Order: sequence, then structure tokens, then C-alpha cells
Amino acid sequence: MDALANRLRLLRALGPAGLPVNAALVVVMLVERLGPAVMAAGVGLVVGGLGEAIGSGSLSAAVAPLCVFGGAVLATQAAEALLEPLKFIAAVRIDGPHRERVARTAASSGRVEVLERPETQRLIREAMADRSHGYDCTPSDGAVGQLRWAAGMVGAAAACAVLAQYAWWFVPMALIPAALHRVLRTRDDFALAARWRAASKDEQHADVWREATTSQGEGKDIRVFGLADWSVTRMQGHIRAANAPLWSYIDRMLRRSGVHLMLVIVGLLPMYVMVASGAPGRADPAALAAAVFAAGWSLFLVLGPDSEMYNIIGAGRVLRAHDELRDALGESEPSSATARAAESSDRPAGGDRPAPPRVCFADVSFRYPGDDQDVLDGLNLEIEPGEFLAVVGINGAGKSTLIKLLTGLYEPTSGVIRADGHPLSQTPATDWRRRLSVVFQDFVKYPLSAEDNVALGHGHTPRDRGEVERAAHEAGFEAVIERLPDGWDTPLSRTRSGGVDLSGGQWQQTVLARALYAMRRGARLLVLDEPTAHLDVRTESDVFERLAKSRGDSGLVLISHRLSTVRQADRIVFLDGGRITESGTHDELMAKGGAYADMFRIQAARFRRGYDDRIEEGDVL
Ligand SMILES: Nc1ncnc2c1ncn2[C@@H]1O[C@H](COP(=O)(O)OP(=O)(O)OP(=O)(O)O)[C@@H](O)[C@H]1O
Repeated sequence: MDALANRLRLLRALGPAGLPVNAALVVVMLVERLGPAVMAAGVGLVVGGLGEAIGSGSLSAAVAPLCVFGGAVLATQAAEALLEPLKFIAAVRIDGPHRERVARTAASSGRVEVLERPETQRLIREAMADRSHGYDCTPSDGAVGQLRWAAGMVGAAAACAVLAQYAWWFVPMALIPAALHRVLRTRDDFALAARWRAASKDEQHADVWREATTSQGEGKDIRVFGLADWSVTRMQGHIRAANAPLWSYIDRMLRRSGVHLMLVIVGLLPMYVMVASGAPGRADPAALAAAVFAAGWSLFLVLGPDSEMYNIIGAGRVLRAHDELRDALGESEPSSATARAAESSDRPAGGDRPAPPRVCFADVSFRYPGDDQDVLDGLNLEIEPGEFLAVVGINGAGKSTLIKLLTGLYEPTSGVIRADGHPLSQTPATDWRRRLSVVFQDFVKYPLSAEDNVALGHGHTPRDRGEVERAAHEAGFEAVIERLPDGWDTPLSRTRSGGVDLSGGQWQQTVLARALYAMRRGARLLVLDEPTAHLDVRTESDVFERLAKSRGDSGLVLISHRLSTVRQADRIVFLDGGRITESGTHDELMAKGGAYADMFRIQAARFRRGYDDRIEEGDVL
């Protein structure tokens, strides 16, 4: 039942190839697969015609049969030549949109926790069916293979019809071993496809090292630490581990080819012997004998070894991987009914621009999947609309994790996060995120133009160049743009022609501009996770001055180890042991003399000794 559903699904997958291409494929494959049977009949006719010609002394009786035979040979050759270009067109039209759908499915996940699971990553790779990642069956291979399989059945029926001209029982005599031969090949194809799938894990590891040896980023470490041999050896180890079960199975298949040869002999030899000895005593044994000889061979040819079944099995698995991916990612979304309900109540009455949100973390605990310790442990925190809140704490305290929860990339393990009173878990992720503008600590450096890199902050709306420029001005990015060879059009990567690489600080200005552009386009809560760690003190101070002016009544959540910036916040919270342990203004926390005050004094002392620029001169107590 499953196999039938798989085959029907593969036939439906032919849709995007279009009617003309599919019709041409059907015609070409029928010609190609019927060719051997027609040639077999043609051989019989030629032999008969030549017999007559020799008897009559005139070749005219052989002309028509020779034309049939020659025509069949030419048509089969032409069909074979046309098949590859048609398969290529079908592959472009079927596999391209399929990969686009998979990419959309992967991107549709509201939360990253499902995406981070190794099983999800495996499904994405399998559904993408990218040959460069070791996958050798695409949906178009399976869909076209399905057509060719059907054409092969027509070819086999035609070969049987030729055999039946001699004796009906020749059909089961040849067909049973030929079908058995096919079944054994199919079993091998299933086993081989399963081994390919099992190999994907090691292929995935090999890819990591393959990329590391050639990429720009890791390339620096690999050279500086002399890791070239080490990483290539690891890559080869994984490739060998991936290929070992495949090689051993291919070896077994080769050794089993004796069984296949036996089946061919069992299927053809008795028939050939009977025909050669003229057992049934036919009127024109020579012509018919020639046809039977050729038809027997053609039956094994069209049912014999081919990659169609392998492709059908592999492509079916690719489509199922996409289904499983959809299920896995779909689980993480709020139900559409609750989402719609929350969506309508979330929208501000009148006007497009929403109000700055009030966010409340109520008794929130969080632990990463597979970990045995909570990162956040019963955390309570309220972010007022329009407030400038700074979050500080030691490395690993959970500050970035707090941001991931706030942006809905992860769900709390327990407790609830509310935005304007509505649980985030029941709010459509896209609606909520449009109210936010975020700079992550590990922000993405897109190898795109400078303008694209900024405008991506609000990529779902038409671009506004004026706002892009104003956001760049606020982020102090203008001076960088002026020095770029093609200005806003310059690609921010040397891997692109005419591209440049930016410094760490310049990249931070770029992503700040990206976040500020989103604010200008309607986001009302700016979230910055270590946004200025690479900026010099003067640039950082300029940026914050402009930011304070332009932010208006929008909220700002800042995570920073630079306490000179943090001290300007309306409120500072100190995160320790998964909870907020201190909360207040800079002065209140300094007066309290707790962990924040200690941290500030240590930074100030380092500055006085000239080790650190994190506290400016005016800040030193
Ligand atoms: N994707 C993840 N999977 C599992 N554990 C994680 C993941 N991301 C972070 N952690 C762990 O969660 C803890 C908190 O990390 P987080 O990045 O939130 O800290 P942080 O306060 O932002 O640190 P820093 O100041 O160094 O940026 C750390 O122990 C870290 O190892």
C-alpha cells in the first residue's frame, strides 16, 4: 500500500515539469523501451524477407522488413539521445521548487530549538537531496524513474507478445526468471538505499571538516595552528566510515551477479534450444526463431539491471523526509486557532504602529534540550513599556539565553513569558517579532551588499533607502559607507567580486544600523546583546547618544559587559544563578554594594591601571 502511494506521489511530482516535457518524456521512453521488442519482431521479418528474396532472386521482399528494423534502431537511438536533455529539464523544474519548499519549511519554524536537534538537521539534509552532500536520488530522479519503469513494463509486454507468436508457454518460461531477476535487483536497491541513508551521519561530519579546510573563517585557525593534516585526516576518516558499509554491500552485489547470470541462462537457454532444434515444427522457423532469440534477450533487457527502482526508493525517502520535517517543525508552532485569537487581541486599536510592549517573565525556568542543569531558574522580571533596561552578569549567567526566550526562539521549560498580558507561547511568532529589533551577540555577516545588510532588519517590507541611510547615521556606519568602493552597493565579503571585508567594529555598526532600521520601520523594543564590544569608546559613546535621541518612547534591553554604557540605563538587573539577584539604578546598586558594585569597581580599577577601556575616565569613582 505504501509502495503504491509512493509511486502515485512520484507521478504527481512530475507536475511542475509541465505537460509538454512530460508528454515528450512518455513518448521518448515508450520508444526507447519498446525499441528492443520492435527490433526483435523486425529481426524476424528481416530473416523472413531475406529468405523470400533469396528464393525469388529479388531483394524487394526484404526492403519493408529492413525498413522496420532500421526504423526501430534509429528511433531507439534518437530516444536515448533525447532522454538525457529531457531528464535535465524535468530535474530543473521538479527539484528546484522542491528544494525551495524544503527551505521554506525549514525557515518556517518559529523556534530554533527544533532546528538545533540533530534529527531535524538530518531531515533537512535528506529532504534537500543535495548531491554534494552525498545524496544521489532527487524527486525528479524518482518521478522520471517511475515513468521509465512503467514504459519498461510496456516494453516487457511487447517482448512477451513477440514470444507468444511462437508458443504461449514461452511467455511464462522467460518471464518468471526475468521477473525474479528484477525482484532480486529491487531487494538489492532497497538495501543499498538504506545504507546510503545510514551513511548520511558520517557524511555530515565529513562536511564540517570539508568546509573547515576551505572556508575563510576556520581557514585562519587551520593555518595558524597547523591543523591542515589533522582536519583532512578527520574528513577522510568520516568519508571512509560513510563508505565502508556501501563498499561491502556493493562487493556482495558483485559476488551475487552469478545468481543473476544463472537466471538469464535458465530463462533463455531452454527456449533457445527448443527453437534451434525446431521442436514445435513451425512453418517458418528461421524468421520466428530469430524473433524469439531477440525477444527473449529484449525481455531481460527491459526488466534487467537499471537504476529506476533505486531512484524510486531514494526519491520516496526524500519526499517522506520532507513530510517528517514538516511534522517536526509544525509541532513547535502554536495552534492556529489560539494564534489567531491572540493575534487579533494583540493588535493595537487604530494605527499601524504598535505601542512599546510590556514584557513579564513569571517564574521562568529554562534548560537546553539534553542538558541536566537549568540556565534560568524561577526568574521573575518585568520590562516596562519604553524602559531602558540593562542586564548584566558574569559569563555564562544566561543573559543571551534570556534574549532567546524573549524573542520566542525557545520556550521556557516552566513558567510563562507575557507580552502585554498575552503568553508568548500563544502569540504568532512573526507578529511578536515584528515588534522587536534584535542584535544577537553572534550576529550574521551576510555576504551581501551594505544596503542589503542593513535593510534585512525589516526584510518583509519594501525597502526605504532614506530610512536605511538614517539608520546608518545613527549607528555611526555612514563614515564606513563613504570609504566603500561602491558605496551602498559594495558586497561586504571578499568572496564576492568587488567585495570588501569589514573590521569587527565596522560589522557591529552594520548590525546596529540593521536593528535601528527595524526600529524606524515599526519595531518598538530594541534588544542589544553585546552590541558594542568591538567599538572604541568614542564611537560607542556617539552611537548611544544618537540612539537615546532617536529611540523616542521605544523600549531598550541592553546586555553589555561595558558598565560605562550600562550605567545610563533606567534600571539595571544583575543575573546570577538563573535569577535576578539585584535590580535598581546604577546609583542604587552602587550604594547597595553587591555583585554589580564589585564588578564596576574591578573594571574601574583596571581602567585606572590602564588595562581596560571599559570604564571611561569620567566614570571612575
Ligand atoms: N544552544 C545551547 N545549547 C546548550 N547549552 C547552551 C546553548 N547556548 C548556551 N548554552 C549554555 O547556557 C549557559 C548560558 O549561556 P548564555 O550564552 O546565555 O550566557 P551569557 O550570560 O550570555 O554569557 P556571556 O556573557 O559569556 O555571553 C552556558 O552554560 C552555556 O554553555
